[in-house]
Amino acid sequence: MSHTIKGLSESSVKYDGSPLRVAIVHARWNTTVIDALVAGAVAKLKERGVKDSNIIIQSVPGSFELPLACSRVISGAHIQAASNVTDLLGGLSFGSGNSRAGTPAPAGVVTMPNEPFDAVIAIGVLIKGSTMHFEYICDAVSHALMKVQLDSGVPVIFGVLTALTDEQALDRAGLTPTGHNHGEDWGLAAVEMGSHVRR
Ligand SMILES: O=c1[nH]c(NC[C@H](O)[C@H](O)[C@H](O)CO)c([N+](=O)[O-])c(=O)[nH]1
Repeated sequence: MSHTIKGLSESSVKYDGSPLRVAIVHARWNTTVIDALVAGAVAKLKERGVKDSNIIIQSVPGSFELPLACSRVISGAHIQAASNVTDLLGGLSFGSGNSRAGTPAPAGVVTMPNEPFDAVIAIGVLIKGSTMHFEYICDAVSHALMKVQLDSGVPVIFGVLTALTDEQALDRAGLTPTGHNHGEDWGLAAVEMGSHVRR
């Protein structure tokens, strides 16, 4: 039986997420997988004590939009969001930036305060097609998310699956019998890294 050596080894330190404020920015491509990954990340954030009100979730069309959305979340752009994380799980459009801070939120949506985030989890699912589109997006997004992280000093957890097949994506969202939900690893990474750099 093949014995895998791959996988995340949890830290011996049990980081306390209770003071942390975490944003999850997710794409809306391949949402069967996206939804499982987001749920896995939220479950681990809450397991580590991050409050519902400090988990802000918003969505963008595709993975290519993740870097800009993460940058704007970190820079303090207003996010139009529902009142709690349950409503947010449906994903909400990105709010206006500071330049339009006075824009009234649509009925039933509140604008979240500009409080800083301790970590951002960027979640996307890219699945190889028959063209080179996949390669270009994967390369651009991975480099851009790293740049957002290093430029801002705020941890941006890389939650973008770059799958060659549907099965690989399903497996990494824990949607197959032997799969593991990588969203859980990303939630744990956000609490650990967010704790390290807390203001
Ligand atoms: O998140 C994804 N976006 C995808 N494309 C959209 C892209 O991220 C942008 O939203 C689009 O190019 C507009 O900028 C994907 N594919 O094309 O296959 C994909 O698999 N996953």
